[in-house]
Amino acid sequence: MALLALALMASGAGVMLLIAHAGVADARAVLWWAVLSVGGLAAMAALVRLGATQRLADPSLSIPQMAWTITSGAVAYVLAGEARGIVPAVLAMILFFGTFGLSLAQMLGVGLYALVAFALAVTGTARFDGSRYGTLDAAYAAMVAIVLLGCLALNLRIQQIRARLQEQRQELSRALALNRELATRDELTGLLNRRHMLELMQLEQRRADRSGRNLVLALLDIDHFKHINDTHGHAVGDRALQAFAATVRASVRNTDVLARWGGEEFVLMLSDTRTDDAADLLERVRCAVATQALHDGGASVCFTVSIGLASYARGEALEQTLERADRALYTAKDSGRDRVVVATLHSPARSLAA
Ligand SMILES: Nc1nc2c(ncn2[C@@H]2O[C@H](COP(=O)(O)OP(=O)(O)OP(=O)(O)O)[C@@H](O)[C@H]2O)c(=O)[nH]1
Repeated sequence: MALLALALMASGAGVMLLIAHAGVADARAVLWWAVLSVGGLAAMAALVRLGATQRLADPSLSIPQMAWTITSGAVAYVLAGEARGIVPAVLAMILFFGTFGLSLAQMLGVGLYALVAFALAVTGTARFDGSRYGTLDAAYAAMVAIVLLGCLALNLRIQQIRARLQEQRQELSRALALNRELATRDELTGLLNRRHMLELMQLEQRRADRSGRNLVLALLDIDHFKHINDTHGHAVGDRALQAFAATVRASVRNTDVLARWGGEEFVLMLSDTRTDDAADLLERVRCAVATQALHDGGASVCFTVSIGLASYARGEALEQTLERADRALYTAKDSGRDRVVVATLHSPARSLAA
C-alpha cells in the first residue's frame, strides 16, 4: 500500500506541475507542495520498508499516510485554482486504495477528517483566489462526499468478506484438528489407535536400541467379551470397553502408552521398565479389571482380562516381540483366562497364577 500511495501521489504531483506550467497555478507554491507531499509519503514508505514501524499499533502507517494524502489533496485543491476539479478525482483513487487496509472505524475517522479538510479547502479557495463559493465548488465537495460514501460501502463489504474468510479459516482448522484426532485416536475409548501406536512403538524401539533400556509390550484381551455383547447388548459392550480403557489408564503411569489394538484387544507399551516390574504392574491391572463392575439396569456386568507380555530383544523386529506377547496371551487364554503370562525369549511362556 505504501508504494502504491507513493506512486499515486507522485502522479498527482506531476499533474499539479503541469497545471502550474499551464499558468493556472502558482508554480513556486506547487513545487513546494509537490516536494512536501511526495517527500512525506516517501519518508513513511521508507520507514515501513526498513521495519522501523514494526512496534507501532499501525505498522503499515495506513492512517498517517491517508491523513497526509488528504491534507495534501486539500492544499492542492486551494493551489490548483481553476483546475481544482481534478483534485477530487485523484483523491478518490488514493482513498479507494487506502480503504483495503483500514477497519470500518478507521475509515469513518478518515472520512470525517477528509470532509473537514475539504470544507476548509473550499472556504480557503474563496479567500485565496478571491473567488466566491460557487456551484462548481459545491459539485466538487459533493464529489468528495460521494467518494467517501463509496469508500465506506466498499470498506463494509471488505469487512464482511474478511469476517467470512476468518470464519471459514476457523472451520477449516477445527476440521483439520478433528481429522488429526481421528487419524491418531480410537473414537470409542479415546485411546491411541493401532496405526499411531505402531509409529510410537517404532520410535520407542529406536530409543531402546540406542539406550539399551528395557521395553515391554503387553497385549490385553478382555475375556468372553462376545458373551457380554450377546447377553447385555452392543451398547453395554461399548461401555465395558470404555470402562476397561479407563481402569487400565488409571492403573499405569502417564508415561506408559495404551492403545486399542482392535476389537476387545489392547496394547500397553512400558518403556524403561524391567520385565518383572511390568509383570507386577500388569497383575495389578488384572486385579483392578476383575474387581470393577458395570451396571446394566439392575444387573451388574463383571469381566476379566488375559494378558501376555514380552520384552523387546535388541535388534529384533517389533513384530517378533508382539508375536511373543501374542503367544503368551494365548497361553493365558488356554490356561483358564484372567491371568498374566510373561513370554520368554526361547523357553515356553511363564504364567503368573491368577
Ligand atoms: N460392543 C463392542 N463389541 C466389539 C467391538 N469390537 C469388537 N467387539 C466384539 O468383541 C467380541 C470378541 O469376541 P471373541 O473374539 O470371540 O473373543 P471373546 O468373546 O472375548 O473370547 P476370548 O477372547 O476367547 O475370551 C466380538 O463379539 C466382537 O463383535 C466394539 O467396538 N464394541
